[in-house]
Order: sequence, then structure tokens, then C-alpha cells
Amino acid sequence: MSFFSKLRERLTKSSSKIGAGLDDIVAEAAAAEPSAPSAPAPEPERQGLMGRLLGRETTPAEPRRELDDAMLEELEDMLIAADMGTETALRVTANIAEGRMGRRIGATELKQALADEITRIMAPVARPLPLYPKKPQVVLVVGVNGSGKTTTIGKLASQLRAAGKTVVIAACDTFRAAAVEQLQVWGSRAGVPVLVAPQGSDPASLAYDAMVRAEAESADLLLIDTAGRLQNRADLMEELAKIVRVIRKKDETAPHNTLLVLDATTGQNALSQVEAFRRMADVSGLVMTKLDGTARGGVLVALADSYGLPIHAIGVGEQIDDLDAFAPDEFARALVGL
Ligand SMILES: Nc1nc2c(ncn2[C@@H]2O[C@H](COP(=O)(O)OP(=O)(O)OP(=O)(O)O)[C@@H](O)[C@H]2O)c(=O)[nH]1
Repeated sequence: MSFFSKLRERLTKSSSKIGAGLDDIVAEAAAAEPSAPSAPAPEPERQGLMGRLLGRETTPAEPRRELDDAMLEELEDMLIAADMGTETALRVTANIAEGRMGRRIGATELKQALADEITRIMAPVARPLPLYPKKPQVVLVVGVNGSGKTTTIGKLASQLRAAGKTVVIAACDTFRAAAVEQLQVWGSRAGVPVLVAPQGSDPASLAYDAMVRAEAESADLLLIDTAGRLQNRADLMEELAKIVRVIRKKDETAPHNTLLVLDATTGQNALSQVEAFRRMADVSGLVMTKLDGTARGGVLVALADSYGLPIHAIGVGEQIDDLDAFAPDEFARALVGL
């Protein structure tokens, strides 16, 4: 299955929420004003003649509603409820209103206009993980527990391997034995070595060993998994800072990327995670996981609009190939249910 159809199929909760919301905004008000002239079906003469000749029905006219302040307010509320964030929802709505105020518009035009606005916001942040000639390119992966760091590292490692890169993974969340085991499973699926250390040992020392191994093997990339216990922020900050200090002893330009992995199902909470991790680490890009099966995909628009951090990839499932580059136009169309 192509990634786009996967995205469209799996973003159904978000898209049906927003799509149905847009349909309702137009249809309910249109139904409440029976005297309003309904718009003609597109090109009725041509369609009608061909339709009659071929025995086909003509497309019924789409309900339309005059775009006024009340409709804009409903639109705003719906976008806020879809996790797009208040500021982003206000701006998007204002842009949709421009040149359309007082006109009668249908749900399809509204969806298209919203998709265009979302694409415009998302296009500048859609950037795949940059690859550098530097060996090893060190990618530090941060995020709260359960956000999908381990899974993302596994998927990423598999893709990098498929692209002919040599990869080493360091399981630097040494606190959770289950996390280490899980990473080993992903490593073997991806065909990539995973360096581990005894439970509770110093993550920074494992990071150093991993740098030594990656350099010795002339690996293209070193992916470093880290702990994500945000509730213990001071410890976590110190742990991340120490990992960075130690890898810089081997390469003062490392880490070359700091990826923040966010779980889409947390909605607006993802924004406070960006704030928290930006205070702790020099976050260079985002991966948004679990876009499948959530009605909160709108949060990605809020993130792009608020922080402008590159979105390197999105996760739409638990399998190894369920991670792909972020395509704004496809995302926008899938999100609004077009
Ligand atoms: N549906 C879906 N599930 C995902 C996706 N990414 C990860 N998951 C699931 O989310 C759960 C947590 O993922 P992990 O990769 O273990 O998250 P983590 O951040 O490493 O968490 P810890 O190991 O606790 O530090 C697992 O059950 C994954 O299978 C995704 O894109 N879609």
C-alpha cells in the first residue's frame, strides 16, 4: 500500500471529525434557511444530457451557507476542538474568510480552503531528517516514555539500512529493562546492532562506548535512545546534558540531530512537551507518532504554526514500515477528509 493511502486510511478519526464538522457547519444552517436559493448543480446541461443518455443521475447540488461571523465562529470552535490550538484556529479562519465573506459556500470549497491553509502552514516544516557526510552522524532521540521513541528508532534504523547506511543503536534508557529489550527486538528486525548496558548503569558511559564502536566500525549513523521521565525533570536534564558532554569528547559537533518524538494522541499536551524538551535539549526536529487511530491529528498544525520546528517523519502504525516523510499536501487533504 502506498504511504498516502495508508495515511488517508489511518487518519480517519481526525479526518472524519474535521470533515464531518465542516459538513455540519454548512448543512445545519443551510437546512435551517429553507427560503435560501440552493446553488445549481455544476454544469447541469452537459451533465444532464450525458447523464440521461447513459442512465446516470446528476449530482445533487451541495448545500451552501453564507459565510458570516456566526459561521466563522463555528469554524473556529470546531478547529479548536480538533486540537489545532486557539491562535492557529483564529488565523486559519481569518485567512479562509478573506475574499469569501458574504458569499454562499459549500462544504467542499470550505474543505479545500482549509486544506490550502494547512498546507501553507505545514510546507515550511516538512523536511526529512538531514543526512550529513560526517561519520558517525549522531542522532539523539528524546521524548516522554511511551511517546514511541523505541519504535521510531527501529523504523528509522530499518529505513536507513534499506538506503544502504550502516547504523548503530545505543539503548541509553538503562533504567527500564523492558525498554532495552524492546529496542533489541527492533534492532534485530532492522538488522542493526544495539548496544546495551546493565540496568541502572550510567547512560553517558554507554553513549561513549557507542561512539567508540560507531567510529571503529565507520558507521554512518549512531541513534541514541534516551529516558523520558519528565516528572523527574532535573534528573533527566542532567542525564541528557551528561550524554551530550560525553559524546562531545569524541566529536565536539555531536549530536548532529536531536529528535523529539511526540505522541499525537496526547493532543495539546504535545505543545507543552516541546516547551519542556526545548529547555533541556537543543531539539532540531520532530517525529509525530500514532497519527493512526487518533482524532487529534490537528495538533500537528498547531505545532508547525507555533514552533516552526522541522517535522522529519510521522508514524501511522506499529509495523516497521509505518513511518514516512511528512508530506504537507497529502496530510492536509487527509486531515480535512478530502
Ligand atoms: N498505533 C501506533 N502505535 C505506535 C506508533 N508508534 C509507537 N507506537 C506504540 O506505542 C507504544 C509505545 O512505543 P515505544 O516505542 O515503546 O515508546 P517509548 O517512547 O520508547 O517508550 P518507553 O520504552 O516507555 O520509553 C508501543 O506499544 C508502540 O507499538 C504509531 O505510529 N502508531
